Amino acid sequence: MQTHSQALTVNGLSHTYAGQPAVEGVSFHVAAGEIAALLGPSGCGKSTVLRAIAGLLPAKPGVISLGGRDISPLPGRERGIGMVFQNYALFPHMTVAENIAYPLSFRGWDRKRRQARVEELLATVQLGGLERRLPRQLSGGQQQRVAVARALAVDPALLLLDEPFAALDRALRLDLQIELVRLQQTLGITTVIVTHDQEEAQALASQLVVMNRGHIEQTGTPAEIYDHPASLFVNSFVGYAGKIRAVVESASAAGSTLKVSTGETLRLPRELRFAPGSPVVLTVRPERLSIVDRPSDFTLAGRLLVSTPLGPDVIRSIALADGTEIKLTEPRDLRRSPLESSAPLFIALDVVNLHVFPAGEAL
Ligand SMILES: Nc1ncnc2c1ncn2[C@@H]1O[C@H](COP(=O)(O)OP(=O)(O)OP(=O)(O)O)[C@@H](O)[C@H]1O
Repeated sequence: MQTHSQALTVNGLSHTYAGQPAVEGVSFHVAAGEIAALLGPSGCGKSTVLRAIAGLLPAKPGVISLGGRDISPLPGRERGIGMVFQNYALFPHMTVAENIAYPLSFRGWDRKRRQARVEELLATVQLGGLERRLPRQLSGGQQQRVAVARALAVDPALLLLDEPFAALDRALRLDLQIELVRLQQTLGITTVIVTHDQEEAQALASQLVVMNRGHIEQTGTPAEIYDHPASLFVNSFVGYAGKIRAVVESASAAGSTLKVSTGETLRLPRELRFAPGSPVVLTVRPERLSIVDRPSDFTLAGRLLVSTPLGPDVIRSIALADGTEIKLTEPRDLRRSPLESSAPLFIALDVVNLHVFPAGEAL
C-alpha cells in the first residue's frame, strides 16, 4: 500500500467555545512521514487542535497547511485526512467491511473497487477473515484496527489519532503501539497522535508538542524535551523530576552558590541567570542522583524512606533534612548489602545537568 505523506504546518491556531478560549496561538510543524505527539494534561486543548486540523472545528484564526497548501478553508472531507477517534466511532450496525468501505462510497467508488480496497486494508491491519463481523463481536484492539483501516481507506496524506489506546489494557496497548509504529513506518504517513500519557508519547513519536492550558510549552524530540525542558511544567510532566527549593546567593561565570531549603549550601560550576536573592526550584532526575559516603559542595544530606525494586533498578525515596522528598534510581546491585531504612546518607547531585527554574512558575 502506498501513501503520499505530506508535511503539516499549524500556524497561530486559536479556538474558543462559547467565548471561552480553549487554545491560543498554537503553531507547530510536522515533517512529511514523521509521527508527532500532542501531549499534555486533560483539558489543555489537545483534542481541540486535532479537531481543528481535521476540519471538524473552524480554526479561528489560524492557518493549517498540508504539503504547503492552506487547507483551512476546505471542509473536513476534502482535506485528505484520516482520523481515529478515542472511542473508534465505528457504526455498530455495519460489518467490519462496511465500516471500512464507508468513506469510499462517498467518493463514488463502485462495489468491486471498494471490495478490493477493503481486502487490502484488512490485510494491512491484520484482520483478514473478520470482514463480516459486527463491531460488538470484536475485541477492543480489533475495533481499533478497524478504525485505523477506515481512516486509511481514502489514502490520506495525514493520519490523526485521538487517544487511540485509552480504552485498552496495558499489555494490549504495548502490542498495538508497536504495531502502529510498524504500520506508520511501512506506510510513511505523516501522523499526529493525541495523548496525555508521556511514556506513550515518548515511545511513539519522533516529535513532541507539549501543551499546557491551551498553549504550547515546548516542541522537540523526546530526548531534547527530557534533557532540556523549557519550563518547570515540561520538566515535571515529561518524566519524573524531584523538586528542591533554594535561593540564589551568588551567580558568576566562576560558578554559582545556592542556599537550599534544608539550610545547606550547594555550588554549581556554572553561571545562573538569576540575581542574588532569587527564589528558585532545582529539578533532579532520579537516574542522575547517586548515594555517596561523604558530604561535599555537591551533596545534600538525606534519609532513606523506602526502596522499591523495579526490574533491573531500585527506586529509593529519600527525605532531605527539611522533609523534601525526592526519588533516586540506581541499578540493583545484588552483591551490596541492602541499605537500611532511615539510614543517614548523602545524595550527590549532578550539578552540571540539574535545571534551575524561577520558584514562581506553576508546578
Ligand atoms: N464542545 C465543547 N464546548 C465547550 N467547551 C469545550 C468543548 N470541548 C472542549 N471544551 C473545553 O476546552 C478545553 C480544551 O478541551 P480539549 O478537549 O481540547 O482538551 P484535551 O487536552 O483534549 O483534554 P482531554 O485529554 O481530557 O480530552 C477544556 O477546558 C474543555 O473543557
